Amino acid sequence: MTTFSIKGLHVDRASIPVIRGIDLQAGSGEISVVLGSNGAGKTTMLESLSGIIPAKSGSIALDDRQLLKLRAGARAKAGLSHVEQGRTVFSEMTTEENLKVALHPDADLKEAYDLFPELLQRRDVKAGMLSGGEQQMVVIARSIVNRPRVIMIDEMSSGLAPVIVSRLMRAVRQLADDGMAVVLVEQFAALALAIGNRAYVLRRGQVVYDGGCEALAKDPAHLHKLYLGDAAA
Ligand SMILES: Nc1ncnc2c1ncn2[C@@H]1O[C@H](COP(=O)(O)OP(=O)(O)OP(=O)(O)O)[C@@H](O)[C@H]1O
Repeated sequence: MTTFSIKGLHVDRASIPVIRGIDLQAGSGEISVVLGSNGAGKTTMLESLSGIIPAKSGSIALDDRQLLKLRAGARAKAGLSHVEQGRTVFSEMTTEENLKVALHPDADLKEAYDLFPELLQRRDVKAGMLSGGEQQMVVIARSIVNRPRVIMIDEMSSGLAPVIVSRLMRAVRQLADDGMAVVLVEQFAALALAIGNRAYVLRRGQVVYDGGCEALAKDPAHLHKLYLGDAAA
């Protein structure tokens, strides 16, 4: 069992406070869905958790281990994986070469292909020739080859057709069911809430909702108000 636990996280960008005291948790087998309007701070939060940008203060713990002071590489070694926005594949390399880029010598690709069997048929195709959905599959599959304990996924659905988004959501659910702790930043709120366990809504760098996904999914008016904040009052 893994518990990824964030407490009192503060992050500045260009000396401006962007994340202002966030608490968040994800455990093995759980998807913690993070929602919020543009600029709420979702990407900044993930980047500070994986160590791409520094956090100003707070606690980032993987079980009993404190990660705050570790560099990005050490956090990855400790079991954190971050699927960044933008679906970055190596276009001139095949699907399989893309999957092997980060592979440890003792790891194999079985889990990657089990998660997305559709990639098996595309293994020798250059990644630049794949569809947007297939490229997203490659990026997610590449992030699990070294068996992370926590996977953080940023806006995987951006620009994809709803049928592909549903397919990706099923795969993310499978990762959690296989024991990973998942932090899922999403714009497609309804689809994410349908597969998630805990939900967090961020507004201006703070958590304005922390509760079950099911309750929020059943109350779209509440969700709307949480997004808009004072403007909806
Ligand atoms: N490199 C940067 N330098 C300075 N400020 C930044 C930088 N990146 C983001 N910001 C600011 O930080 C705030 C949060 O941005 P962030 O991208 O984390 O939000 P988000 O919730 O992920 O939004 P979106 O859904 O649009 O991606 C915004 O006000 C943004 O302008």
